[in-house]
Amino acid sequence: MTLHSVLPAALPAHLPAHLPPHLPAHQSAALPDDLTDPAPPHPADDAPALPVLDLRQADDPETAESFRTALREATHGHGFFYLVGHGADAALVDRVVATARAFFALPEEAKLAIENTRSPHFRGYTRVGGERTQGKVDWREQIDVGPERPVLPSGPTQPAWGVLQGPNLWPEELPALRDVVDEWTTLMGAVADRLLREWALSLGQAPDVFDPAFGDAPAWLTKVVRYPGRVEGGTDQGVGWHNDFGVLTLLLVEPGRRGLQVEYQGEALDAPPLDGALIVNIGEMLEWATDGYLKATRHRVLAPEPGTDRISVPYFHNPSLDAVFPRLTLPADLAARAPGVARDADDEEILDEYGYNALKSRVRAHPNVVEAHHPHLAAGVVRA
Ligand SMILES: O=C(O)CCC(=O)C(=O)O
Ligand SMILES: [Fe+2]
Repeated sequence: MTLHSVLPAALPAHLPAHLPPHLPAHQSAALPDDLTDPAPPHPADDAPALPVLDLRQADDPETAESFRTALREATHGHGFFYLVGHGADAALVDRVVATARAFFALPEEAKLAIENTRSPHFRGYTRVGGERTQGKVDWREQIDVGPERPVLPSGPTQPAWGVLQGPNLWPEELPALRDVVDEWTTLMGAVADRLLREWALSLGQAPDVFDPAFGDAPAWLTKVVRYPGRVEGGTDQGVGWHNDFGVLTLLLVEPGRRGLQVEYQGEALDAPPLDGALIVNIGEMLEWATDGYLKATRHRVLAPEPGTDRISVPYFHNPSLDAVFPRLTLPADLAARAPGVARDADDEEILDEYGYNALKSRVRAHPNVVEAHHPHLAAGVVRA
């Protein structure tokens, strides 16, 4: 069992009216006999470029099997999809976005009082310009929140990833932020657990095959992010091309705010927010588990137009820091379509022990925290 075991019973009342009651045929296609990948769908001009899945179909015995096939194919093909029917209602989404905006509107001193340079655990506020992807500055500010567990002892016999565990930093001026992030995180954890069971079944595994990797100490991460508008002559990198380093990501994007792009067959596909939908993508641990059958797809966010901004809240569903993620034995027809594990977006190896995989990404992204607290990691993370 993981910490998140209960899905909310209520279904959202705010689903977009234009979504079809059933998945389009291409999303529930059975595996072709000759084991080659099906031709990618050619969406109509106004159709989303990524598949749209409805989690309620997993509850209905009539549609559960086709839901699982669609889930597996979406994340073998694109590695990204839209998810509706997830149970987060519109009022909660509005509250998350409004509270995020209230946080970023606090005076600079209030935000800097919880700057991540005050946390050896990579928690707290990152100012604009404080983060890097592929060595270049990202044009975004954010607060990073993770599970609150006791600080681990450090020392030569302790694994280096122990530094990721510790308390969060919350703004005193806005207690509502903690409440809404907690509520959102609990809900997203339950949705992610549910999806992982469906993935496991779709890959010919027992539904609980991933549970031991999460145990009773999953190292989830919730980020509340604001991308300010571009400035004249400035970067257009909201966040640069990267893979997510965990298991899977559930992303809430403020309605109407574009900018996310997803790499697909060598091109950058736009992935604008879809009303009522979360954007889901898999992380490097699922690519590892499936020998590349499921893909941790590269993505980036372009900085918004000058004078505008964009809020997003990615929830990263991650196993416990000491988990060595399982390498699944896939059914032969799927194994035949598994190309092997790629290198990450910085051309480094993906590591199977989750804590090291997470630490290497955190160290690359937050050189200011490394300089302040972990100078010995500046040359890179060495696995014990
Ligand atoms: O803000 C977004 O839309 C995506 C952010 C993202 O990819 C990340 O933080 O890993
Ligand atoms: Fe990401």
